[in-house]
Amino acid sequence: MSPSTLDKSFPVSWWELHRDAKALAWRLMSAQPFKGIIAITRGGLVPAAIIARELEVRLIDTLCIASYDDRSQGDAQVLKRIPGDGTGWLIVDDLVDTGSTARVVREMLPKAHFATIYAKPAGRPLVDTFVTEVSQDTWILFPWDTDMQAVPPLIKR
Ligand SMILES: O=P(O)(O)OC[C@H]1O[C@H](OP(=O)(O)OP(=O)(O)O)[C@H](O)[C@@H]1O
Ligand SMILES: Nc1nc2[nH]cnc2c(=O)[nH]1
Ligand SMILES: [Mg+2]
Repeated sequence: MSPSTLDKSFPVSWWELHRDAKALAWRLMSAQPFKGIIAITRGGLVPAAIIARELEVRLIDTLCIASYDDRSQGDAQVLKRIPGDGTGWLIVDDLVDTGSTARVVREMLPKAHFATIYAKPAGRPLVDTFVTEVSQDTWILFPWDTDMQAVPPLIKR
């Protein structure tokens, strides 16, 4: 979806992110045990830290992939890989949108359990566990990308 058609936004505060990541940890309890967590950088880093704390996982690695420049999607660039097929590992990302990042990850680590906090419909079938579905025409705003700012009142004088 092109950036201009992403007309809705779904802002997530630090508190909401923490709550939703803990909800994901609850859902993952039945898929345990995991050898460790692989965080998909960079968006998966904070969710992975929260889930690692809840599930008492201390072995954490990263799979480094970049595909978006602001809201414009490019080809997924794999900057750092993980050896093996992912058996016994939990992969954590913040969200799936089109699913193209998840597709690359799944190809590299087909045996891992893939979890995200948020999922849009196009990417949803690629994820094993997620918490909240968000519509395809919505841009999710994470707390690490946003700041509080003043807004004008509804009635202007
Ligand atoms: O399902 P897709 O359409 O592939 O989109 C989802 C991916 O996009 C974002 O990463 P991004 O490439 O923006 O890098 P970042 O994690 O460093 O922000 C997000 O963290 C997911 O990894
Ligand atoms: N922050 C953010 N990054 C994304 N990458 C792909 N989709 C999204 C989204 O909705 N929000
Ligand atoms: Mg990412």
